[in-house]
Formats: sequence, structure tokens, C-alpha cells
Amino acid sequence: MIAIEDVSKRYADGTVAVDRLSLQIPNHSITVLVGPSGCGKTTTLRMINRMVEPTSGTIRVDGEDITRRPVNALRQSMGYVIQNAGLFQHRTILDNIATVPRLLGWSKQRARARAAELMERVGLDPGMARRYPYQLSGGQQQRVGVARALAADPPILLMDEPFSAVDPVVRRGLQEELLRIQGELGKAIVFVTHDMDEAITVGDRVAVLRTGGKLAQFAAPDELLSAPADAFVEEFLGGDRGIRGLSFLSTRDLALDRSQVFPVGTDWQHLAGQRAAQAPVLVTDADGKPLGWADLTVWTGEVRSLEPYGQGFEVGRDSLRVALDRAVLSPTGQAVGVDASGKVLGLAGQETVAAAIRAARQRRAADTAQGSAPAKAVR
Ligand SMILES: Nc1ncnc2c1ncn2[C@@H]1O[C@H](COP(=O)(O)OP(=O)(O)OP(=O)(O)O)[C@@H](O)[C@H]1O
Repeated sequence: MIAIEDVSKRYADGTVAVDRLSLQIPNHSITVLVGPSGCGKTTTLRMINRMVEPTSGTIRVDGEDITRRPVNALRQSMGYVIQNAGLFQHRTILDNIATVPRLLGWSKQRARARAAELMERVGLDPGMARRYPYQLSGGQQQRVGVARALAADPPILLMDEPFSAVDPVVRRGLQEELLRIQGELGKAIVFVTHDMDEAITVGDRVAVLRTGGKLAQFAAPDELLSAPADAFVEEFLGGDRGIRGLSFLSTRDLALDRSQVFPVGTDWQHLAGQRAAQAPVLVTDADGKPLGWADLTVWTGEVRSLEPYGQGFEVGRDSLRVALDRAVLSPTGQAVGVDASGKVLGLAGQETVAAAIRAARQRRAADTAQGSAPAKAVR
């Protein structure tokens, strides 16, 4: 646990970068510092590894005042990742990653073996080990930066805008990779970004700072979206926060409708005669996977043309935001719910999703009243 207690930083020119900040940063979780440019995020992060000394206040790690520890030992217990990765250009990828173990006196062989293991962990092709940083894409370089920070297995990882310099698609991949690695390693991660969407995606807890280094709100992402503390936080969250909040609600309990789902080989003529309501039906293949929508009112003896069903959502894995999006995009207004193997479990119309949103909100309000853990984004 990192405890920031009433910490302020005034630079020599009089700029107050951080103003009486107090934050409890728990182990095994990602805490995000977010806020507009110049609000003191980087200053706060650098006070944790003593690259910047506070003017007043105390920072403790596991109860111990960090000024009592030798600064080298302190920094070795904290991996540090920065924008553009900050790699050593004249060293190979493998040697970049092995830097800290080598500084700690590991043999070259052991340090390189560890570096190779980390390349795999962060999703880098082992064939890149002997390349130099300039021979890698920006996203690959960021992965090397993360691997290098993890090399000596520090309990704490400090990340300063680590993914800001890459395009949105690569960035999304890096965020997912970080969440996967964190699921395996369970570090105390402090992550700085100026992008609220990124904060909400990666953070277990998000500290919103306002200019002048004052804490505006410190909360779980779903709580930020549903109950911003004031107008500043609300504006910083941006539009459609109601829709974005649906990312935290699971599709697990959606009441799926199977009455409009039929496999190929169904007696369509018989079915068309039976059905009072002539809503389109979803046709599946022999394995139960979706093929498309059929309109039985234009039945001609066999179902010849199917309207594409677009994309389904994975029940229990995707969020209600995804389900609602699929329903809105669906030509019939029905989202197709599938299992992990792609087989159709049933359909959810926009009204069904809306009912699930109301039920999930009620459940969450009850959970919050009982003090349960905050929700993590589903997908
Ligand atoms: N060495 C310094 N001397 C004087 N002022 C500084 C120094 N470093 C930062 N500042 C000022 O302190 C304030 C906070 O800076 P900081 O870099 O912590 O903000 P930030 O939130 O990380 O910003 P950004 O998102 O733009 O990186 C800014 O007004 C900045 O100009």
C-alpha cells in the first residue's frame, strides 16, 4: 500500500504543482491519476520514486516513510514506464529488458533468460530479441518498456502516460495487455493519463485532479460515471457518461428470447402458417451458430435470402453497452446473444436490454449499500 499523506509540491519558481494531496493506493490494483494538462499528475508520480521531493507531507510504502529508505533501493522496488518507452537506443531489446537485473548483479545469462521470459509475457515475438529499438513499432517499443519495468519483479509499477504516443487501436491492445498482465502479477500500479476513457478502462480506482494539484474525486470508474462529485469532474468525463457506464454491467442475467431462433431445415411453410406475429426469425446452422435473419412473410418455399445479423455479443462476457450497441445496429432491433463457441443462446431486443439496465442498477445500488467491491469494466 502506498499512502500519500497531505503532500504538497511547490517548485522553486513558486508554482504549486500539488496541493495537500492525500491518497491511499492499495496493492494488487491499478490506481489512475487523471486530469487536465499541468494538474500535477507527473509530479505526484515522481514524488513516489523520489525523482521529485515533496515540499511538505509524507509518502509511505507499506507503512514506511520513503525518505527513510536509500533512494536506489526504493527505485529498484518500483518499475517505471514513460511515454515513448525511453529505451536505450544502442542496446538490443533483450539487453534493454535485462538492464535492471544486470544492475542488481545478476549474471548476463540469468538476466537474459529473465528478459526472454518477459518478452513472452508482454506479447513480443522472441525473434525481436536481437533487434534495436528503432527497428520496432511504437507499440512494440512500449511493450519493451513495460517488460523492462517488470524485469526485477518490483511490487510497484509507476506508469506515466505509457500509451499516449501510439494510435488508438494499438493503444487499446496495450491496455488489454496491461490488464491481462496485472491479472497474472497483481502489482500496485500507479498509472498517469490525461485521457478519461483510458482511466476508466484500466483503473480499479481513479483519482481526478484539477489544475493546481487538488484532488477533485477518488472513486471506482463506475462510481465516477454514475455520480461525478462536481461540475468539473462531470465536464472532464465528457458526454454520454450514462451509456459509458453500461460497460460495467454484465449481460449474464439478460432474459434472452429463443422463440424467434430456428435451425436450417425447419419446415418454413408450416412455421409461417403457425406464426401470428410475422417478426423476422434468426436462422442458425446445424451447430446452432447464427446465419442471418429471414422474413417469413416473403416465404417462397425455402429461405433463400438471409439478411446479415451483423455482430453478436457474448453472453456473460460482453457488457450491456455492447448488447445495446448490437441491438441498435441490428436490422431487426434484436441483438444476437452467443456463447463462447459462437452458438446462439437467444435474442435481446432494446427493451430487454433496457429492463436489464434497470435491474442491474437496482442490484448495484443494493450492493453499494452493503459496501461491496466496486465494479470493474466488463468489456
Ligand atoms: N521543474 C519544474 N519547475 C517549475 N514548475 C514545474 C516543474 N515541473 C513541473 N512544473 C509545473 O508544475 C505543474 C504540474 O506539472 P506536472 O508535469 O506534474 O503536470 P501534469 O499533470 O503531469 O501535466 P501533463 O499532463 O501536461 O504532463 C505545471 O504547472 C508545470 O508547469
